[in-house]
Amino acid sequence: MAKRIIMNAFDMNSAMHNSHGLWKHPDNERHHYTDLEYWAEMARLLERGKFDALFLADVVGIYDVYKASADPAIRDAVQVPLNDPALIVPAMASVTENLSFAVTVTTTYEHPYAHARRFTTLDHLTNGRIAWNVVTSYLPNAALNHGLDKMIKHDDRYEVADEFLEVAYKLWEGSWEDEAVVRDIARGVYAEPAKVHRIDHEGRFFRVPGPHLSEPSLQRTPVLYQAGSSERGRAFAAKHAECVFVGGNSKESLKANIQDIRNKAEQLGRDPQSIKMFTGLNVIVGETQEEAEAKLREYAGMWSREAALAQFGGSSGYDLSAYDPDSYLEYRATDHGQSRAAQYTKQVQNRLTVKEVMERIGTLDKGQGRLLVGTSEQIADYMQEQVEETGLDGFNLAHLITPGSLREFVDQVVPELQRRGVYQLDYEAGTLREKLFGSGKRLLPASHPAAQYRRNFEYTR
Ligand SMILES: Cc1cc2nc3c(=O)[nH]c(=O)nc-3n(C[C@H](O)[C@H](O)[C@H](O)COP(=O)(O)O)c2cc1C
Repeated sequence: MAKRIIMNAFDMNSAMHNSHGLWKHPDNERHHYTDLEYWAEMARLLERGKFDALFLADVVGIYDVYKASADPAIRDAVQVPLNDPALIVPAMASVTENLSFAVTVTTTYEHPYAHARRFTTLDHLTNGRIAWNVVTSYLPNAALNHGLDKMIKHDDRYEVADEFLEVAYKLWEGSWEDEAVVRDIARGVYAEPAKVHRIDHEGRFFRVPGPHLSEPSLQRTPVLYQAGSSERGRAFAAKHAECVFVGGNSKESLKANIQDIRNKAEQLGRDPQSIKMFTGLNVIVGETQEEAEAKLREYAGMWSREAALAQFGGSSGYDLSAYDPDSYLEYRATDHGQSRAAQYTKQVQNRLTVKEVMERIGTLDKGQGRLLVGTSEQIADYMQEQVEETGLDGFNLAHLITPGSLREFVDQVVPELQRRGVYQLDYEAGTLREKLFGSGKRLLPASHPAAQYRRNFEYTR
C-alpha cells in the first residue's frame, strides 16, 4: 500500500471549538457536549470511519484579549463553556475497540505527579489507546486563575515543560517494574516493595520523591503529541514529540517545517522517521462542486467575525480592535503563542494591513487555513498530493458542522481514500503506539529521552 494517511478528528469538550459562529446552524449538535451519549456517538462514528484518534484540545482560561474583554468569547461560545477533556474518554473507550484519544494537558498549570497518575489510569482503561498533547498555554487569565501573579514568559514555559516531562518520564518509565505486582496469596504479597522505586526528583520547578501511584500501563508513557511552532516550541517537539502538528501556508513551507523538526530530532540522536507529522484540514464536501460551494456560502453567512477575532486575540496576544486598520500589521513577539501572528506577518509574501488581516480572519473562505471545498475526489486528490509531496503523515480534521461534517467525511471521503489504497480498511492490532509505528512498538524507542530514566529492569509485559 502507498503511504497510509493517518487521521485525527480535531475537537474540544465544549459548545464550540474553531467553527466561529456556526453554533447557530440548525444542524449543529454540539451543544449536546454535556451528554455522555453525544460523545459515545462521536466515538462510534469515528471508529466506523477508521480514524486513528480523536484529538481533544483544551485551554484553561478565557479569550479576553480582543476588545480587552471576555464578552465576545462568551457571547459566541469561543471555547467557553468548556469541560474537562479527560473525563469523557472512558465513556468513549467503552463503546470502541480501536479508536485512540489524544488529550491536551498543560504543563504550566498541572502538576506532573497527579498528571502521571491520571494518564496511567486512562492508558489502563483504554488498553493503551492514549496520547497526551503537551501544551504550555497562552492565556494570561489562566495564570491568574491558577494563583500566579502573571503569566510565565513564553520560552520559560517550555523550560517548565521540559522538567515536567522529565518528572513524568521518571514516574512512568522508572518507578514500577513490570513484575512488581505479584498478587501472591501464599506469601501475602500484593506487590513487591523492592520492585517499586522512588524517583527522588529535585529540580528547578518540581520536587517529587515518588514512587508513582499507579502500576504500569501498556504504553507506560502515553504517545506524545505537540503543536508549538515557535523556535522554542519546535526544539521541544524535536526532543519529545512522537506526533507533531505543523503549519505552513504553502506546500513549500509545510515541507520546510517538517524537515526542520526531523533534522532537529536527528541532531538529538532520535530517528527522524519516528515522528509523525500532521497538519490541519477542514473540508466541505458535496456530490458536485456546486453543491459544496452552496454549503460554503451558507456557512460563510453564519461565520462570526467577532468570535474569530476573539480567538486570534487570545492565542496571539494581539488585540486587533486597538490597531489603526490602515497600518501594516507588524510582527512582535508576545508571551502568548508566537505562531498565530507569524501566520499573517512573517509568513506572508506581501505585507498585510490590519484591515486585511481582520478581513481574512473574519471571513470563513479567506483565511481559515486548509479549507477544501469540493467533491470527495477533489479532496482526496489534495490530501494525497500533500502527503506525497511534503513528508506529511496525516491530518487533523476540523469540522464546521458537528457531527454532520465528520459524517460526510466518513461516508464520502474515506471510501474514496480507501479505493486509492491510501487509507486503512481496518485497524492494526495493539496500542496506539503500535498502530502508528508498528507491531511490537508498544513502548517508546530507546533513542527517546524518556528511555534514560528506565532502571535496569527488564520490560517483559
Ligand atoms: C493543531 C493544534 C492544536 C493545538 N491545540 C492546543 C490546545 O488544545 N491547547 C493549547 O493551549 N494550545 C494548543 N495549540 C497551541 C500550541 O500548542 C502552542 O501553545 C501554540 O502554538 C503556542 O506555542 P508556540 O508559540 O511555541 O507556537 C494547538 C496548536 C495547533 C497547531
